[in-house]
Parts: sequence; C-alpha cells; structure tokens
Amino acid sequence: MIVQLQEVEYSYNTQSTVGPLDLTVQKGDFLSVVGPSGSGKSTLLNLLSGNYKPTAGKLEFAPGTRIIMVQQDPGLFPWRTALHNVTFGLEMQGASRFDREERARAALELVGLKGYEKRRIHELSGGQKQRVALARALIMKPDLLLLDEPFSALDPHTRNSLGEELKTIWQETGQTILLVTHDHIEAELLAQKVVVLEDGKIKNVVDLEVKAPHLRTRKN
Ligand SMILES: Nc1ncnc2c1ncn2[C@@H]1O[C@H](COP(=O)(O)OP(=O)(O)OP(=O)(O)O)[C@@H](O)[C@H]1O
Repeated sequence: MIVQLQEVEYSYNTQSTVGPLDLTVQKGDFLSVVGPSGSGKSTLLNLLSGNYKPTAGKLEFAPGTRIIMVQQDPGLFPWRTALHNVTFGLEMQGASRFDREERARAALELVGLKGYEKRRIHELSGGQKQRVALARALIMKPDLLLLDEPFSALDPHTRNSLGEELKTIWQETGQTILLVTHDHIEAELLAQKVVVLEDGKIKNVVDLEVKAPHLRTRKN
C-alpha cells in the first residue's frame, strides 16, 4: 500500500464538504480520477500531496512515501536546457554530474525527447515541455506520481500521443501513477482503474484489469 484513505473528508466550510472517500493506491497502480467540475478532483489531489489535512477520517501513507505532482503548467526553468531541467532534482540531492546527466538522458529518451537535450525551453512545443516536466518527475522515481490534467492544454493529437507514451512508460517502469482528468475516454484508455467522482464522492471504481506486463507474474 502506498496511500490509503478511509472515510476521509475535507470540509471547506459548512456548505462544502468533499468525501467521505475510501481509496487505496497500491504500488504499481495506474489510477485515473475522472469527474466533472466541482466533483472534488483538486481536493483529492491536495489531500494526496499533503497540502490539505483531512478534516475527518484517516489518510495513511506508507512510511517514507515520496510524492511528486506534474501540473498543467509544466513550470520549467526557462534559462536551463531540457537536460538541465531534468537534472535539477538530482542536483539538489547531490548526485554527481556524470550520474545525473546520464539518468536525465535516459529519462528524456523515455519520454521521446532523445536529441532534444540541449534545447532551451522556449525552443520546445507545449507537448515537448510537458514531456520534459514528466521526465523531471520520473527521474526522481517517486513512490506516487500525481498528474493534474497535464495534457489538457494540448491539441488532441499531441494529447493522444503523450497519453499513449505515458501508458508505455507505466508498463515499462511500473511507476505508480494517479492521473486526474475530466476526460472519460482518456481515463479509460490509459489507466488500469478509473475512479469516478461526483459531488465530492466516489461514485464508482471501474477496474479495467489491465496490468503492467512486468507485474502480471507477481502476486500483489
Ligand atoms: N476554497 C474553497 N472554498 C469553498 N469551497 C471550495 C473551495 N475549493 C473547492 N470548493 C468546493 O469543493 C468542491 C470540490 O471542488 P474541487 O475544486 O475539488 O473540484 P474539481 O473536480 O477539482 O473541479 P474543477 O474540475 O473545476 O477543478 C466543490 O463543491 C467546490 O465548490
């Protein structure tokens, strides 16, 4: 278990409460959370990222859980190259230059940006910027990667191809992912489990029973 919510509620005020929510994220899961505006997606993300503390119920993380969120705005450093945006977290951790650049090259290759290492951020398209943001998060190998509508500002074609790549990345790395989207089709195409939110509650959890190939043989 990476994170477990048991009857978790978050109350903004007396009128507006999200929950109670019951949800468990297991290692290697690819969950998508889908729901219309106001259904509680951002509130759930804020709870999972530790920004909000539940006002009721129990929210439990496995010890030492590290969580990284990628948002719609990729928030890259414009003065750095693509490669050096990706190395940033490892720099903060004190990894050697050789090690961080080698890992950043591999992460950029994983997101389909081999050959773009030296580009400045303004020399990249919107989709490419999102890929850099994804590589920057993946390189840190978080226990849980939260994706907050990361493709919503992109054109449909770029959106589809990035979505497909995300699925491949999940299958290849087993990275635990929780993707928030308002697009039902995207949610079902990509994830293994779809959590449907409505009026601040989990209306349904659809188990699509797709497992990352490398996890198929494991009993978990
Ligand atoms: N700061 C706030 N103060 C009071 N109520 C809030 C606040 N933020 C959100 N809410 C309420 O909490 C509920 C869930 O909102 P939330 O932002 O989590 O939904 P959402 O699914 O992320 O919506 P969107 O897709 O529009 O971002 C809604 O009823 C909303 O009105």
